[in-house]
Amino acid sequence: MSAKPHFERVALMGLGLIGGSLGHAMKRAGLAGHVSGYARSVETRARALEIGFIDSAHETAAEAAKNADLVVICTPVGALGSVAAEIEPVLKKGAILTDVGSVKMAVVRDVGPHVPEGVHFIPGHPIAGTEESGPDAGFAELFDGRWCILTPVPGTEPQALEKLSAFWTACGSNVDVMEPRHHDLVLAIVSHLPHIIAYNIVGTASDLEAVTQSEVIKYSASGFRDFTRLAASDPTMWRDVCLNNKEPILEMLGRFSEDLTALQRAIRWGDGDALFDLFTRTRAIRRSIIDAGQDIAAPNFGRNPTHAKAADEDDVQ
Ligand SMILES: NC(=O)C1=CN([C@@H]2O[C@H](COP(=O)(O)OP(=O)(O)OC[C@H]3O[C@@H](n4cnc5c(N)ncnc54)[C@H](O)[C@@H]3O)[C@@H](O)[C@H]2O)C=CC1
Ligand SMILES: O=C(O)C(=O)Cc1ccc(O)cc1
Repeated sequence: MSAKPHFERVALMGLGLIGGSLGHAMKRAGLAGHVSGYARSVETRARALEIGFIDSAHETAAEAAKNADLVVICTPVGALGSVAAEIEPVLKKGAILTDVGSVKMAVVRDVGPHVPEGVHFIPGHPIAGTEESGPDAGFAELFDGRWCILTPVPGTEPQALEKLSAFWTACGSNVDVMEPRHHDLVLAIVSHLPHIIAYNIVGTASDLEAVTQSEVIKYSASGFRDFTRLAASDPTMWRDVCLNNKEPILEMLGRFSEDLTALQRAIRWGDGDALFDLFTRTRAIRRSIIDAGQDIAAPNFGRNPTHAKAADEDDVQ
């Protein structure tokens, strides 16, 4: 177990659910002397200061990143490269530059070219989140007991990796290290596909002519309701995930639709054994998740207990 790290100055680029939760978690554990924050809209900057998860708010990414020992880019994946380009000239030698994006190969591609000599670039991804967004959505406990995956690039200094790992541990996470390409394949099936399926099923239900919108809402059993939670996730974020993890997502969608065709066939031909076997196999997966202590998708999880409010208007593209 490594010692609790301390950074004199941490810069958060993007002050939404993840940036906000990191700010809260850092304050809870006393990990930073000063937390500076950057967001595009004046409303978001003011709200982050008011809530208190940052100490100073800045109009430009470069101002916020100046003199920082740790810079965490917490914007949608499609904006990571432009933020990195903007802060490149001010990044301090010896600083750690990381991100929280849901896709990692694209981060290596887009941020990598903007990393100055002497800056430690280590992409990261907390596997923790909710369908909420904006500065009011963040909360200190978000990362507690959840995994954070770090995907270091070749040549990463072990001390820098150790320090960032200790940072996430102090924020409540368990840390794993993985190759960026493998990360993208694993996340395509466990996170990206479930969101895409949810967007699709809710879209299908809302298009049904024989069933009105009000009936969909009125009779939504918990199965459908669970899909609507995922399908309420931030559109900008998920557009960027789909555009930036195209190949692994298409690979998993291909497998998914083959399996769906087999399921369709079993229903058509009344193959009860095939249906029973599949449903038994999948039930065992659910039980392993519970046994591994990873079942935190309880109805209340994912809601900031104190600041449940609408999404950040700044996010609409
Ligand atoms: N929401 C979730 O459950 C999780 C999200 N992530 C990743 O974390 C990152 C941030 O997601 P959230 O905090 O949920 O989003 P959010 O929408 O709550 O916050 C995003 C922040 O980035 C800013 N931003 C948006 N576009 C920008 C641009 N073009 N230039 C500069 N700033 C911009 C927004 O103003 C906002 O402050 C994303 O890369 C996402 O893939 C990772 C784990 C979980
Ligand atoms: O809200 C949920 O159930 C999630 O799955 C949250 C989530 C969204 C995106 C990520 O990259 C990681 C976690």
